[in-house]
Amino acid sequence: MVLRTPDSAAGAAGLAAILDRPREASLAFDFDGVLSPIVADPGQSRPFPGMVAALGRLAELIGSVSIITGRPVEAVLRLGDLGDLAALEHFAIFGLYGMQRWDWESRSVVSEPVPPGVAAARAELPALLDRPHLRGVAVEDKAMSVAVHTRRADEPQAALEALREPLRELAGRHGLALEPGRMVLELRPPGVDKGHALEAIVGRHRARSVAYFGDDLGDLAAFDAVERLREAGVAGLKVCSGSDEVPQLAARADLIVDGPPGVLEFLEGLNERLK
Ligand SMILES: O=P(O)(O)OC[C@H]1O[C@H](O[C@H]2O[C@H](CO)[C@@H](O)[C@H](O)[C@H]2O)[C@H](O)[C@@H](O)[C@@H]1O
Repeated sequence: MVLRTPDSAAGAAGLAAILDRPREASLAFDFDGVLSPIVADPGQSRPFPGMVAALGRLAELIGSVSIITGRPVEAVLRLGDLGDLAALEHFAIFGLYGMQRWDWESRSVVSEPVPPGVAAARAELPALLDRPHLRGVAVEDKAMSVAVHTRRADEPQAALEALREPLRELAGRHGLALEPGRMVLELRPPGVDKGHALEAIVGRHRARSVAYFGDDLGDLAAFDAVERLREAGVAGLKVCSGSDEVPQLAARADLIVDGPPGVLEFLEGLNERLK
């Protein structure tokens, strides 16, 4: 299995540092679009075949392996059938952009309090979405945030655009932020992002190198964090899974791989070099 070289010098230095001292490295992955192929129904997401086993092998070789996701931790554990992985000390899950984390020692989910405003915003959604041109738009209730999905609407992009302003107004009225993603608009508390979660992981493990694998707009904050960490002397690698739907992320990546199959190929190459 060939391990691809990143396109940028900084990315190549990040990968070299991971290979050189794997126990001092932290690797973090987004779930949907990176570990799991994008599907129309979020309830049907499943990791790409072979991905969980590859992550498990990696978690035995690398200082820390984490999933940082916009999903609740429980959803990722269930959809990914990650029970065995979650039992590994070097594996962690940060859910809801860092508002939740899987605590390995107590084998439980630690959550921040449910943000005020979410319940009130959620209650207004049915009336706002009850329009013929929004047929097929679906709400995903994540308890601490609410995601409005347009992928199954008759015209997904048009529905996304039509909803952007009304949802921004709704979020603002309830003290929430509106965060866009792949055919989704999410109402969640301001000030939480994947970058803070990634920096916390690197700090906790005193990592000397880091790699982050993302595919969506919510992953830009994690790419920002990799760049900040580089400035602080931690070697870093930014990998984008797929380049079409979110060109803003692809433009910032050191390496673009071909969706979850490309992520798996990279991980298998890494595992082979590390064993
Ligand atoms: O941070 P992630 O793990 O990537 O989570 C981001 C959002 O992923 C899910 O939505 C996306 O994947 C769905 C299933 O493939 C797809 O139908 C949808 O269009 C995508 O936006 C998830 O449902 C959201 O809750 C996450 O925030």
